[in-house]
Amino acid sequence: MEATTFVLFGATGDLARRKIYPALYNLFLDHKLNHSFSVIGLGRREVADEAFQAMVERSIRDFSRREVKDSASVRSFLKSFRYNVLDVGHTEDYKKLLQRVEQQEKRAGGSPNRMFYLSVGPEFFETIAFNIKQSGLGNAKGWKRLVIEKPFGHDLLSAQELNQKLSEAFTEEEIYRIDHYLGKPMVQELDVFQQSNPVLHALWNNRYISNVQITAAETVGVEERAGYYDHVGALRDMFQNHMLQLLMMLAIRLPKDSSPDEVRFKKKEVMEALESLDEGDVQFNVVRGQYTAGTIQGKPVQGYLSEPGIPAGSTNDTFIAARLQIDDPFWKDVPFYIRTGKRMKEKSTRIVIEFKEPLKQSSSAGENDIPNLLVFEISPNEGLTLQLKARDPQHKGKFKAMHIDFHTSSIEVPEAYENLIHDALHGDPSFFAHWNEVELSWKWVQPILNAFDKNTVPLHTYAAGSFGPAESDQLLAKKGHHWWLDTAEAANGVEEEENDVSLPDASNF
Ligand SMILES: NC(=O)C1=CN([C@@H]2O[C@H](COP(=O)(O)OP(=O)(O)OC[C@H]3O[C@@H](n4cnc5c(N)ncnc54)[C@H](OP(=O)(O)O)[C@@H]3O)[C@@H](O)[C@H]2O)C=CC1
Ligand SMILES: O=C1O[C@H](COP(=O)(O)O)[C@@H](O)[C@H](O)[C@H]1O
Repeated sequence: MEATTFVLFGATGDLARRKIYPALYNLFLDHKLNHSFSVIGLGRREVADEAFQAMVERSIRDFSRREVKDSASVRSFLKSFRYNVLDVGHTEDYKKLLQRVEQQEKRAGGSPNRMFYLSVGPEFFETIAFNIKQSGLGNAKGWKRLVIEKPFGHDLLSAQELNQKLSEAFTEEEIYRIDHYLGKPMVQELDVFQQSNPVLHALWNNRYISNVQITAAETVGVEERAGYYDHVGALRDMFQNHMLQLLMMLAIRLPKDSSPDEVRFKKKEVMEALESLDEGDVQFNVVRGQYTAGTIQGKPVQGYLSEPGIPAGSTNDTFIAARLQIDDPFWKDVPFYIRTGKRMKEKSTRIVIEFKEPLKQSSSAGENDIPNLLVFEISPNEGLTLQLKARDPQHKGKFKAMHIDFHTSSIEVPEAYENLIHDALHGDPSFFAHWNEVELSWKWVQPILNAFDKNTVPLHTYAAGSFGPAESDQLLAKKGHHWWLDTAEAANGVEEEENDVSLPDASNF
């Protein structure tokens, strides 16, 4: 990587402290940052360079996945950090910033590059992009890139307007839209599993797959984000971006060693093939929910309407489940079920692929209760499980689930932001959301937003600590399907005594 100045808007904020500094620190430890890499943190508060470095140090001590032990390497890491006051609306602050960046670049020599990372509220994105251009900060000797956080728009129209404004200062190739789910290591493996493994490759279609289930369940509630969350809900906060990205990553069929352009092209094709919903059909394909009081991990928790900052009678969605269909030769007639919600029974993001029963017509009653599943555990644990239906030698005529498992330990796994910052620094956009995908996602979601606004879709309640409203189970039951792995028994197979075949490492798979 060439000399780069990492210009961080929102350097004193929550995301920078919890995610960005720890990610940079781990990249530094892994020798993935050039010795001429430097950071200029920005915010309205007056902060001296030393105080800023102390803040970064606290952040890595509190949030790095690796224990921070070696003080010499911490000092060496912190040397690259400087701070400048900047209010996004003050044009003179950008001029001062330009001077500071140029000083830094002079020290680094060569043709330095500039990466502008916007870790600030989305209301500032346009103003910052405009001022970067106006001030001359956009005239880097090397490359320039813009990394932006979600949310990208509030609906289709606002996303299109935002994109138009950003494109006046940066080309599409220079814009890196973060979707942190794309940085999760298991998500980055999905295409590789499918491309490089002849077994999976052969099975990856509607001949063998019955349905796909994508779940992102959270145990947390709205926390301190009522002001933000009550305006977005689960549909905008998780579904339009993270969940549809997971669907794209699972459904794309890529040739081996595809270029970033091919990846993006194929993802766009998936979104284009997604059958659109008419506003009137939303109620038959989408379940919206809101949590009421309940118990999570033995502790009582309050309902959404009692959370601080939530207006009385809010109809905001804290849970969404939907059935989607991809109309292409590989996925036609394979339902993709997606659900995501707050205050659910467990924290878990996973994709479950249920295979068809080849001998269904000759099955005896009850036999079908043990499905053949492939499960991608994405977070918080990383792993892969193949559940196979096998004969139970102890109970003649019965079947049991046999599991082939692979799991990694979280300390070995790079955090999503490490992967994404590394890729942005190296100019690899494969795991960033291209505008085409973002626009097509909003287009797909827009009829649901309209239906919610008009209240034509019932708002179902679900008790905190459950897996969402009963209507979400009915959504699958209509087609004879069932959410798998909702209970410990299901996760362990139908029988308690399962056969586990644990694999020592992924290369054996
Ligand atoms: N926190 C998270 O986990 C996640 C956040 N995001 C997104 O990341 C972005 C940042 O979120 P987060 O860190 O939580 O937000 P915070 O509110 O914690 O931080 C906001 C940052 O913006 C700066 N800021 C605010 N107003 C101005 C201004 N007028 N001029 C210059 N700087 C300003 C603040 O510094 P100062 O007060 O010194 O000006 C602060 O550093 C948002 O877009 C959010 O949606 C996305 C995913 C997860
Ligand atoms: O983007 C968001 O993601 C988090 C969930 O992320 P995860 O990596 O913990 O699965 C969610 O809590 C938050 O509401 C949303 O804005």
